[in-house]
Amino acid sequence: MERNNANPQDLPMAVEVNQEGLQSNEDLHLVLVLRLPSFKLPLNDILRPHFHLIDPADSPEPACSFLSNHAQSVRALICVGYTPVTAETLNLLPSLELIVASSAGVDHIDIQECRRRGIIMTNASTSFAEDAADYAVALLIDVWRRISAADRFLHAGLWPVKGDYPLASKKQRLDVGRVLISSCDHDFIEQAITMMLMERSMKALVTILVVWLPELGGVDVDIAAHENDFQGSIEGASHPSPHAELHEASLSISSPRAKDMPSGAKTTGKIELRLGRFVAELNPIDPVQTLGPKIVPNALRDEAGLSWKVGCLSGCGPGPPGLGPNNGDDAIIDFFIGRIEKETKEDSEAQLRPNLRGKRVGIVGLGSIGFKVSKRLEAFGCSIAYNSRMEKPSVPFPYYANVLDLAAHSDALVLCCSLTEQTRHIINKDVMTALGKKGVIINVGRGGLIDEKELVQFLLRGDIGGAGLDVFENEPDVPRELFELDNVVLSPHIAISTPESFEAVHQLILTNLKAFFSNKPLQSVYQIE
Ligand SMILES: O=CC(=O)O
Repeated sequence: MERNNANPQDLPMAVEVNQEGLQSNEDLHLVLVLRLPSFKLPLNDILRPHFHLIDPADSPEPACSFLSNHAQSVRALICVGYTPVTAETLNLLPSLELIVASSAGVDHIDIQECRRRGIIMTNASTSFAEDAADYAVALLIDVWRRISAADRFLHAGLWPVKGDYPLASKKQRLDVGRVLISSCDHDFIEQAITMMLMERSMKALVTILVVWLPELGGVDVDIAAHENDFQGSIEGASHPSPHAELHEASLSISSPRAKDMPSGAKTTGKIELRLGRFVAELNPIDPVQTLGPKIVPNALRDEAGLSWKVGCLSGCGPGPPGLGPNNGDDAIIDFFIGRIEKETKEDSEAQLRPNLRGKRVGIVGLGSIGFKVSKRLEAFGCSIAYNSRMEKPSVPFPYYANVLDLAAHSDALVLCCSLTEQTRHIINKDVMTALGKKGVIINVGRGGLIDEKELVQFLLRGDIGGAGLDVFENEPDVPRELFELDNVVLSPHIAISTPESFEAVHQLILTNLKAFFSNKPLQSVYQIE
């Protein structure tokens, strides 16, 4: 390919001023720098002696008009960090032949448009692999051993006040939300539970919502605590309670009326209750007449991300005449206390964190980063398996052709693959379910690899064991619900941010640009599929 120097008359005046004593701009090849204003790397100092850099972010002119006015002859572009390169931008660059990406992932660049235009692309390739692998392992150890949570405990000055961390962490106060589907005497139940908790020296904040299904076709809401927080009106309630005018409940329930419902049938409705800033989502419930107390695992969460444990009891209490068993309030209290004791015990056991030896780690994407992760974790005594587009014959670890099977055979998944149309939301509800309640997810790839909304729900419900996340779907926005969870370690996309990684990628960019303008082979060409 013939590669001409830029036409001097196309060069913008004084966008990047060359250092004194160096060649004048007109003798240097023109290179466009595309970067978000927040990305300021020392890259320019390294490149400026060799190229005439133009950078719209340094110009008062709007980017589009800058590109139309000054970049028509640009043949090479450096894409800094995750700056989007869209088809619209490429349209403004008719002479473009090369994009040099400073990142390893290139999902922010319209790859198909590049292919259509015959534009070559290079990326950071292996420059970041060591640092990204170190960071993935660090996140995994942190989630498993709760290092950041322990650090927060000390930073908050809690050790001398509350005693040793494992016995005095926040989890010692169990926040319990309970939803009763019943006509039982909730005041009595709340008092009884509180007394029994005190007897057992358990600190628990018990909130009881009572949802009474007087005749199963109607839904009534009453409440035993925080009544003043509960405002609005009940939609769809056929039997408003005495406090109905204080309540806000968004109820949608598609259960047939009791008289039309065959015995043993299940309602399919989904109920969402809003209590002040708390939201309870209830799974479909069983009708009163079919069951004794039954827990439906659920989550009640507040805006600050505090996770509540909610049980949904159905079919307890005397119930309306003629309907269902009369289990009595004692049964309910026993049931509650049993659950609370169990959860408290589980929580304090959860303070003793597992080590890494013998754990099964599934690596999603066994490229340069994934492979380095595997080597590091082998040294910790973990057993490794992997999923990637194709099995790698030279690799000794078990290969799983799909992530669901890998998850079912792993204690943790470490995501190291790139984000493509094929890998978007590769970690979905089914994969998280297969990974299980103790399973951990580490992501140093891209946020879009995980269905983030689902992940948040799984974490809030305790349906997976934890997560270590360096990347998010909508950076820099991170779901607030995650902030309070001790089993989640959050990091602002910095796994690769070390001086060593940056130096390596700067040298790679310099080498590639020099090679391009002297018709030599490029390094780290990204294969567009
Ligand atoms: O996330 C880092 C990269 O893709 O370079």
